[in-house]
Amino acid sequence: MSDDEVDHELLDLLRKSLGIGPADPSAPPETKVLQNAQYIYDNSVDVALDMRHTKLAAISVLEEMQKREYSTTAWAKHQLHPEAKDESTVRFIFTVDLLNFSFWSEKSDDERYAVTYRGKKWTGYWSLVAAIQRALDEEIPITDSDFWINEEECTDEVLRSVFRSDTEAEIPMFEERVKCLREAGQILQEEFDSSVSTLIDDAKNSAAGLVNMLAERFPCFRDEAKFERKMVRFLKRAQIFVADLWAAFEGEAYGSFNDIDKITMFADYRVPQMLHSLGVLVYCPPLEGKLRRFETIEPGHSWELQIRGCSIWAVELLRREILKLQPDAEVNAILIDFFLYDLAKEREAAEVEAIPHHRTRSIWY
Ligand SMILES: Nc1nc2c(c(CN[C@H]3C=C[C@H](O)[C@@H]3O)cn2[C@@H]2O[C@H](COP(=O)(O)O)[C@@H](O)[C@H]2O)c(=O)[nH]1
Repeated sequence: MSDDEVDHELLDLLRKSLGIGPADPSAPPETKVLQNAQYIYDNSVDVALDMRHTKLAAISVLEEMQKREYSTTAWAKHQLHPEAKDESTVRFIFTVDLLNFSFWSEKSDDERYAVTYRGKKWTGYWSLVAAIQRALDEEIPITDSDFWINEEECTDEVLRSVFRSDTEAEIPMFEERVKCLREAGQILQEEFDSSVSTLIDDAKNSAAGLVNMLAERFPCFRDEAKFERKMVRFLKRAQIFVADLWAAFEGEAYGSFNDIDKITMFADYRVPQMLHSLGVLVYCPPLEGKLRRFETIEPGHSWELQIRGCSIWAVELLRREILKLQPDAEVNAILIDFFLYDLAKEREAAEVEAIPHHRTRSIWY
């Protein structure tokens, strides 16, 4: 059997094990994330959704999104996001979403990992974006994938400097982040001419196709787990990469996808917290107690998977309720998700009371 035949054989086995089914080249690509989320919701006993609060939330979310004229343009308006509509932003987004995970800290706000940039101290997701912007200002080609595999230039010391903190705490999972960069740089060089835009072109304007390609070719994007004996896919960073491209390029050029509405909510640790604040997501008392005691939940634990899967399904139900209120609303799971994340951060900054988000340490989100 030739290498190519072996690859197809392996890919078919992988597809069958993921329940994606044989590759029918004519069928449009599907990620199975939403289907898997519904399976998790249907089989969850520790996390539930409250339909009354979902209907109420639909009214308030729609009203606030319309008031803010919330759209893809909000993405580039964030102070630290790049505004250029060119390949440098494609590389920027890929770099960010390769590393867009696990910023939460057991330390106090003053001691946690932080990056000061443009006169402001950034934490969480924004600390990552600030670190990358700072590196680019310092002429370090941190968004160039060939740099990631150049062991002479891109040493661990250089990367420690890129992600240096304004506090004693270093960025969480530093070693895992270095591994993601090196692995992705290798795969991009071997399979995509060291070019993220080649990777995007290969997906032929399919959002689901691009998500599936990332999951198949890059182990560090393969965000899946076993729930009740079934493999389920969340693909959070693969999906948010596609969504960030779509938003940054406002649905044009590198952000032009013919099936963008197949992208679901991104199963992270911040939006479930917001869904709980809205009364949409409900936790059983033992789980709620664990969260309120700031105890960690192991990756792959049923509680973690129920929180992630039910959150994806909750945003889908929220989306449906919003469209019942206003059938022509320019709203999809991506924009609802982005809005809920930004709202959660605004409420956190305003010290509005909220249940602590769940604490799972992993590279998936
Ligand atoms: N579901 C969802 N998860 C998101 C984001 C973002 C930022 N997206 C920007 C782009 C457009 C939006 O308007 C945002 O401005 C980060 N995260 C995740 O949250 C966690 C970080 O939380 P904290 O430590 O509090 O910053 C971590 O898992 C990270 O991967 C999002 O949008 N949706």
